[in-house]
Amino acid sequence: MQVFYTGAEWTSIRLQFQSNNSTIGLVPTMGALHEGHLDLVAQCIQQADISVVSIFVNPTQFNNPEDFEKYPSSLQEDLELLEKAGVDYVFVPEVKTMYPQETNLKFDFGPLERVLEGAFRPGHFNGVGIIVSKLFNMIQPNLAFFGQKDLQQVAIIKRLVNDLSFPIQLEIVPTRREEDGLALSSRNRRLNKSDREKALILYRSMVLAKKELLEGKSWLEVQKKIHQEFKKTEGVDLEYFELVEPDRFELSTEFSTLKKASLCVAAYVGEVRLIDNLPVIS
Ligand SMILES: Nc1ncnc2c1ncn2[C@@H]1O[C@H](COP(=O)(O)OP(=O)(O)OP(=O)(O)O)[C@@H](O)[C@H]1O
Ligand SMILES: CC(C)(CO)[C@@H](O)C(=O)[O-]
Ligand code: BAL
Repeated sequence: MQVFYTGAEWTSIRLQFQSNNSTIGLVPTMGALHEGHLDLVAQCIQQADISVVSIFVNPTQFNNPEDFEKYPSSLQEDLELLEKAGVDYVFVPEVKTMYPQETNLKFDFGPLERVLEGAFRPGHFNGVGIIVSKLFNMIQPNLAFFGQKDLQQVAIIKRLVNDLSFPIQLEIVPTRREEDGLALSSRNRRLNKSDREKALILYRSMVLAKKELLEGKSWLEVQKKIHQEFKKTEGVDLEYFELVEPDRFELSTEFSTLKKASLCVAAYVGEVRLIDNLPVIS
């Protein structure tokens, strides 16, 4: 495994295998790696000839400075995990490499970004759009791997690839969960023992809501019940619990009209903001 730090280094590395039509797979991450990331990595190694993982905590996608400062980091362990997994290359750029000067670039993803993460984290998807475009331009992968855990991000990146005609095939990998259902997330490392227990409410509330929707209860009734459950849980603050059509990301008020539907949730558990989603009909 080779670690590289700049686009220029990658350009010269690529020359070695450019002539034999090898396919390049990219897994963009922000580090503090867990088994969920490793699922993306395993799929990348399986599907592409050359695997590249990027580790970069992208400042432009953080709307909350404290969230950025406290974002977990474990580069040495990450590199050991990636080496063991059989990754070929790891890109670990510095901020000045990705942003040699401050950017004023603005993406507008329209209705896709007006709700949920886009509404609660203003500027977040602009930052994601910028960094993912930069990574795509620098690495020029044939395939790129993203997790379903960030469902709205998946819709945004599909749109980005279409709008900018990136010649890249996107592969979406299902969410890896702990045995009790909690979605793996780098931010889980910031949970203390009691908050780790409380965090289960995200998954459990989606499982309950899915069951009730499939039994024929109305969405508004189900949503109200879940809001009440969250209110009863001290130390957990619900930001949203919504039903969406996962391609268009419009909030739904009526379950029975949907052909595809997912539940999406975001909540603060103590100081840590977590998100999750669950397909109801896929
Ligand atoms: N539990 C998971 N299962 C599958 N993929 C995941 C999981 N968690 C994250 N990913 C995916 O890994 C990629 C990198 O995500 P990122 O580095 O932000 O990790 P993260 O665990 O989502 O961190 P956080 O939730 O704290 O933002 C993204 O495409 C993300 O969707
Ligand atoms: C895609 C990504 C690596 C861009 O910084 C990030 O949003 C993430 O980890 O999901
Ligand atoms: N996985 C999403 C990246 C973020 O929370 O900024």
